[in-house]
Amino acid sequence: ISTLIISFFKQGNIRDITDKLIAECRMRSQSEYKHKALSNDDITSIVLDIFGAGFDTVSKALSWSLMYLVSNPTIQQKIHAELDAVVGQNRLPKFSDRAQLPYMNAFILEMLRHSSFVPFTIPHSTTRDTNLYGFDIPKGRCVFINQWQVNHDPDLWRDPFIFRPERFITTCGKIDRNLSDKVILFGMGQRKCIGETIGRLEIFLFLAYYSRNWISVSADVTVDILQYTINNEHRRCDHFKVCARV
Ligand code: HEM
Repeated sequence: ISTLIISFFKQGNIRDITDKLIAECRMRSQSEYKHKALSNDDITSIVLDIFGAGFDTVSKALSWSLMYLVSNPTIQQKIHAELDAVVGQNRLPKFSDRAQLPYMNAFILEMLRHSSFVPFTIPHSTTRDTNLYGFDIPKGRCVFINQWQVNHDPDLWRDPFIFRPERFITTCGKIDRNLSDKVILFGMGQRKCIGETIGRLEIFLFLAYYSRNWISVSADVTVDILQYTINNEHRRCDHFKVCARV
């Protein structure tokens, strides 16, 4: 992989994060910051980390989204109606449409909350004795957030096991920021996900493009979130069909 990554690099043609890292390190290795330059092996590890952390999560989010679309035809219709009104059929959706598509945003928030497909954050370790809300935690103790519990806490959410995007929409038709901030799926604090913004953007763009053009259909699918697999994938949908909308 290292050889491939380095051989694809062409000076002056920065196409992605791999090229940018290599270019930056080559520049540094010839400057006074030589000691801070990453080796080719470091670059390979970083790129693999980003691919690993960014690929599986986003593809799982899209897979869960399709599952919720296919199992909730009324919700799917509302997404189509909103897209037709805001984007129409004469152009493709853009990132800047996001603010005008509250129902689509609510659907994504509810998909993240209800599926909670990253149930726990990466385990971390306390660097000193500390106290959290009255609980003593000694130095060196493994700590992580149970995101699934937060996202299904009956004190925070009414009917937490029901999939209802409308819960995030205020009476004025806007996203309820107070409630949407309570959805935890990217971790919290200093080590929270560095790819949250791009991850949310990818999910939005995929769903907007997809839903503008396609309808997902299936016979009799219901999502039972207690039927997770160990990888937090939904159960297999055997009769998934996609039909063009026009
Ligand atoms: C829906 C999509 C995603 C979800 C739900 C998600 C979730 C998470 C979670 C829960 C963590 C652990 C945070 C912690 O330990 O406190 C994490 C870490 C991380 N994520 Fe994401 N992620 C997503 C997309 C991405 C993308 C697209 C990238 C890269 C482009 C990415 C890169 C990373 C990296 C590098 C870390 C480790 C950060 C560190 O240890 O400091 N993630 N992510």
